[in-house]
Amino acid sequence: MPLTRSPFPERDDRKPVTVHIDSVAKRYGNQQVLEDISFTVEPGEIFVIMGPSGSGKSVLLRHIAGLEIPTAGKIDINGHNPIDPETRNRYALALVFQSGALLNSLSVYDNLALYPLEHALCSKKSIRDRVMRALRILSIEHAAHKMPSELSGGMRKRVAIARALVMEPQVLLYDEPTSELDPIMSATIAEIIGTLREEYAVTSIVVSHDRDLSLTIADRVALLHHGRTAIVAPPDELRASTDPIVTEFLNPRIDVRNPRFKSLEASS
Ligand SMILES: Nc1ncnc2c1ncn2[C@@H]1O[C@H](COP(=O)(O)OP(=O)(O)OP(=O)(O)O)[C@@H](O)[C@H]1O
Repeated sequence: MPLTRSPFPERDDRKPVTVHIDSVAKRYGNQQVLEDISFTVEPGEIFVIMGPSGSGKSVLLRHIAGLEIPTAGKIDINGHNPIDPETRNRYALALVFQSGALLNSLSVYDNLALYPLEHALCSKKSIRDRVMRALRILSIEHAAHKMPSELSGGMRKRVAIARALVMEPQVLLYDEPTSELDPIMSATIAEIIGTLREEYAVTSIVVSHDRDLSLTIADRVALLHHGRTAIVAPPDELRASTDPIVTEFLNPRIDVRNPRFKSLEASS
């Protein structure tokens, strides 16, 4: 995919962003969903949160995005609380939703321009430049005037990432970026995530149960198991681990989307 060197030259002086998760716990009613989660995501890192269905991945991501308050512990982004809208604005923290979350009544272009226009983030010309730049980076300029209903699943994901890029993010949070995509489109999305990190030093946190994708793109992985971190390590360490939780999770015969996390063998 051809790319220009920097889509946001005016942000080249921006500070690297570190995300600290410190002893975070979350309880909904009687259900303890997260327990004692701690790790640090380094600037420019691609950090993947993996785990079986129901292990708490999306809940953790929502906390990092500042959409939820932990029951205990804290999260900070360069020392600032993500709950504070000022933090989210300062680092243009962007969450790429699993569904794409596009407004069906607006064209792709208008979906991308909506937030910066509504919040008068910059001039109309500058917004147009940002939108066109983001579309170009994702190689989807040709779709600018299409409606979301006309897009394939892979295109919707790209539009969702482009919409986040319009905000010139320093932290990008992806919730299942390759769910429901075929292997070729998944590889394209993986390449895009890697390119954004390589070229623009975005700190990326990716929630995924796609083991192949995760181990390919991640600098480090946190494997969640029943709301706790079973391991935080680079992919090679994960593969070499003898911890039964890790080996079972990496076993290709295990269906990690099954909430009961049963092996295919046992359930067939
Ligand atoms: N707002 C909420 N209120 C109550 N319980 C919730 C809420 N959000 C999530 N949960 C529960 O928290 C647990 C973890 O959910 P979460 O969506 O984080 O799992 P996940 O690991 O992302 O799973 P999946 O891979 O299936 O998306 C689940 O049991 C879910 O029902």
